[in-house]
Amino acid sequence: MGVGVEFLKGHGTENDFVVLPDPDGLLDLTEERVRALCDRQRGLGADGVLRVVRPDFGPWFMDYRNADGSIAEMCGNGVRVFVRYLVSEGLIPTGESTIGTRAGQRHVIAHEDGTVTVDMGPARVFGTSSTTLGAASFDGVAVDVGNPHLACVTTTPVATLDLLRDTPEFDAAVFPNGVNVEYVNVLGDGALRMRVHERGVGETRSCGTGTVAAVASWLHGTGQRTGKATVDVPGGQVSVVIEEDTSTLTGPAVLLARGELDQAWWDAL
Ligand SMILES: N[C@H](CCC[C@H](N)C(=O)O)C(=O)O
Repeated sequence: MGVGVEFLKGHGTENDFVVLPDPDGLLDLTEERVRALCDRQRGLGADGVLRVVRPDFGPWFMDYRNADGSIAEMCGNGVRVFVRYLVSEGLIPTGESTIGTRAGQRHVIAHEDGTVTVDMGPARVFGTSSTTLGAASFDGVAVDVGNPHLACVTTTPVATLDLLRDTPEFDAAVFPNGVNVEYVNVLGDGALRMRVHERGVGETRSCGTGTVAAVASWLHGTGQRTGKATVDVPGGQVSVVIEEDTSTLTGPAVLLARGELDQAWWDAL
């Protein structure tokens, strides 16, 4: 590459990210630079940024940032793109490996077909709560997937929700650090449809941790502790398995471009 800042663009079920290789941790990734990178007019456009860091000890680390510049503990779709990048660079092998996140280390499997399976850790149901969206209200299940979720199973067809006009209201006593809100329809046994309003982003076409929360909420409502489901999101489909002490997410990961940010543009931020 030249003298600019190297980047890649990728997505997991159309939840899209700017990937910033930064093995030695030299990039000063400020909130303003994250917001500029994610801006779909003045920047590259993305739901978030994945900075790729090689710690002194431990596996490659995913420094995830939301489009508003905020930091989140975990990003399920982001991990799949992060793994796809590391495999494409020969930094981890196809097959099984481990990566680091703010929510802890995660075991991953990079499959030959381009999909990635991520051990997402436990999907911990920690209560119930409700949310309003415009004039409508929804009851949901609070789920910790490393980051906070309110997953609302509803008979209201999720396609009818206006997530551009309306922003979900939530109980700050239950979610003091904000929350990702999922709206979930049950299509059949083991088949869900979901839309999501993400903390720090807004509506996205998919949310990996959100699909885990959606399946956990569905199982909670049917009195089951374990199970599996496919989840249709606007950006595609993923598969989720909820076990007693962990959960797994499997889905596609695409790297579509590689380039260089103009150094003067970067320095001016
Ligand atoms: N907005 C989320 C982080 C990104 C999660 C999502 N993109 C995923 O794939 O899990 C939060 O603030 O907790």
